[in-house]
Amino acid sequence: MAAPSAFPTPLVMRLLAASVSVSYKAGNIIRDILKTGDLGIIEKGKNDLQTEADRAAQRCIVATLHKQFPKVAIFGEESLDPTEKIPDDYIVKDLDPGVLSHPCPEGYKDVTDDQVVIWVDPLDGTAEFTQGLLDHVTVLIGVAVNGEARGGVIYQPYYNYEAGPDADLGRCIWGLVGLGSFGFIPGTPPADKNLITTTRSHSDWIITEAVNSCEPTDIIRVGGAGHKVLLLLEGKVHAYVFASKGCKKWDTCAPEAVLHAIGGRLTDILGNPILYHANVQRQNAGGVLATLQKHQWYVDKIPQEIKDNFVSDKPSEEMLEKKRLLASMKFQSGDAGSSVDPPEFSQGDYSKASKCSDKTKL
Ligand SMILES: Nc1ncnc2c1ncn2[C@@H]1O[C@H](COP(=O)(O)O)[C@@H](OP(=O)(O)O)[C@H]1O
Ligand SMILES: [Mg+2]
Ligand SMILES: [Mg+2]
Ligand SMILES: [Mg+2]
Repeated sequence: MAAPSAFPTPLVMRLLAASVSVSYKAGNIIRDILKTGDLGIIEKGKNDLQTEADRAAQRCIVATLHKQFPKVAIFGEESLDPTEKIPDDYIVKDLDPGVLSHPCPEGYKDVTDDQVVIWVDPLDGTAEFTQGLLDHVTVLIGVAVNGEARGGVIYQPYYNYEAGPDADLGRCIWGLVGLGSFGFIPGTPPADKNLITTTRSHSDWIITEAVNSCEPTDIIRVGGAGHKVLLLLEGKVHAYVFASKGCKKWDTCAPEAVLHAIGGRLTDILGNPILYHANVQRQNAGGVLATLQKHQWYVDKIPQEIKDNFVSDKPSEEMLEKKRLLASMKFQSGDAGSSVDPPEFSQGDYSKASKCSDKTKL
């Protein structure tokens, strides 16, 4: 037996390794349920469906991560009965060796349980799943550190499904800001076009107005926040524009981290960061805007009359305290030019941030 390492694997790397491993299992569960032909569809609200695949995949992911990381806060999209018996084989014990083969970036080595929140979307693109648009479906597991999206897993259970009945299905994409993103081939979108992706099943006139104001040459309407960010990662679109409060933290945490890890950005449509601390509002009430390049150009293109309908996330007291502390250190050192804002304040201006109101039930 190998001697135990003097340097235990940091929490963030173990969390990502466990998330990658459990995403494969969640993908198997989703495929098995579709094969039964009985999706057990429930209507949670207007244009908002849940299937047995959403429920079962969440049970598997949340039970696994809770078992391995009992002190870490985990929020899943679906409201489920916490006393329900979870099948033993839903608890995945593996830590993906591919993730563990990477060195942990310096900034994450001392991260503790209380600094982390996991956001789980067990099946993103449910509407499209029920309509047979299977490649729109992803499993999303996001790792937020100090309120920022840092690590993410996007598992696409039906990747390759058009290759025929014997095709090997599924792929796992994961990333960590500061380390990089893995599991796909990055692409660059055509320079002579402006391809914009947005919702296909939750559209309204404001969403369409916002897209049109960004001067698209083509509009690609597909399902799932995860799937739309995959289009960005692979260079199939230039921007994902969603001027709606419909997406939640579990829709954007993992995709944001994977995109950010290769230099892209995902913010609200005001250009302010989306926050992921435990008591943040669940809704992305500022909408969603994601790009690989020219982020500010898209922010500027969206008219103020549209922006006025949206509100950015409010930072937590801890974030504000950290900012105050840094500001006072800057003042005491007398060197106004050398201090760098902490990462959670690096992407936007919080002076316009709205009051936090959490009306969304978990
Ligand atoms: N108006 C709305 N009401 C409820 N959910 C919405 C919504 N708009 C977007 N969403 C959710 O945001 C995700 C991406 O939406 P879209 O595919 O329309 O771009 C989907 O996640 P889920 O499929 O996990 O529920 C979808 O349900
Ligand atoms: Mg979703
Ligand atoms: Mg979902
Ligand atoms: Mg849903």
